[in-house]
Amino acid sequence: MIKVAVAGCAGRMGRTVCDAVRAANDMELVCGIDPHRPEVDFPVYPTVAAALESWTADVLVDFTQPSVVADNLREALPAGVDCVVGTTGLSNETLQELAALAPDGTCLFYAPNFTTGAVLMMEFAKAAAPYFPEAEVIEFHHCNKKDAPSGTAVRTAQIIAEARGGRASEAPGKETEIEGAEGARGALVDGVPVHSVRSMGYVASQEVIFGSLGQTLSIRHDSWDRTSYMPGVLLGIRSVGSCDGLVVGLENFMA
Ligand SMILES: NC(=O)C1=CN([C@@H]2O[C@H](COP(=O)(O)OP(=O)(O)OC[C@H]3O[C@@H](n4cnc5c(N)ncnc54)[C@H](OP(=O)(O)O)[C@@H]3O)[C@@H](O)[C@H]2O)C=CC1
Ligand SMILES: O=C(O)C1=N[C@H](C(=O)O)C[C@H](O)C1
Repeated sequence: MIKVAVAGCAGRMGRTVCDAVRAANDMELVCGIDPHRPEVDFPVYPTVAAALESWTADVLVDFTQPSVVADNLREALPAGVDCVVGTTGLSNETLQELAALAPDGTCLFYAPNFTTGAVLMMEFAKAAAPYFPEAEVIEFHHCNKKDAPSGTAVRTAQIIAEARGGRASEAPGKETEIEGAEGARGALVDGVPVHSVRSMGYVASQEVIFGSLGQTLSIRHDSWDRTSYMPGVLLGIRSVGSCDGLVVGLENFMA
């Protein structure tokens, strides 16, 4: 049995992860971590440090907030606990610094998106990028999201920029924004314009639009329910035990 602790267990994702772990016949949910005390029949601690004093966990799953995830990992990784992280907002540099805290044989696995559909959307964007001079990303999320742009949008923009070999977009840019409407052309992430929509009604969606002479190509993914992330989260929990150091992206574990 893989012993799992879930940080952020009272949150939207954390609650769904706890249910998925408990339904998996090769996993045991040992405890949750959250400043809130949800009405659940497993122990919940306010901090990772307090949880690890009381429980031995093989894997810590973190779906918390950009402002707290690094501190949680600073407790778990030096203790040799493999970490499966969905919390977005960490830079590549910070992920590398955190992974360096782990002893040999301990893994820090971060996936900006745990759905197979979003991973494929990024793969398709990578394949298309060299053939189109223009690309823009529009992401749509619920209004309680604490970071913009989304982790998926940042990763998608990085992938497009790498696949283009650093070539800049030919579309008119920030210099065309009229006074008082700065930001109209989006935020530039590695030279790719990214637009963040926040509204009731969405869970998480993203569209990548490529443009070329007389044609556009749109690649869109929609998560309609948080259960869409669970097969990927469980795959991460099952995979980290045999990995070492920093692993970024669910594609590393998809067959
Ligand atoms: N990679 C992926 O596929 C996905 C990633 N995400 C990411 O996961 C993160 C969580 O999203 P979501 O579930 O919607 O957020 P929520 O705000 O619903 O849940 C986060 C929970 O973590 C709690 N929390 C705050 N500080 C700590 C701490 N130090 N230790 C433990 N728990 C803490 C929060 O408490 P409080 O409310 O008091 O702050 C809250 O209960 C976000 O970064 C989001 O972008 C979301 C979906 C999919
Ligand atoms: O906050 C969310 O909800 C999501 N966050 C992740 C991100 O920032 O990309 C993954 C997904 O988009 C849902």
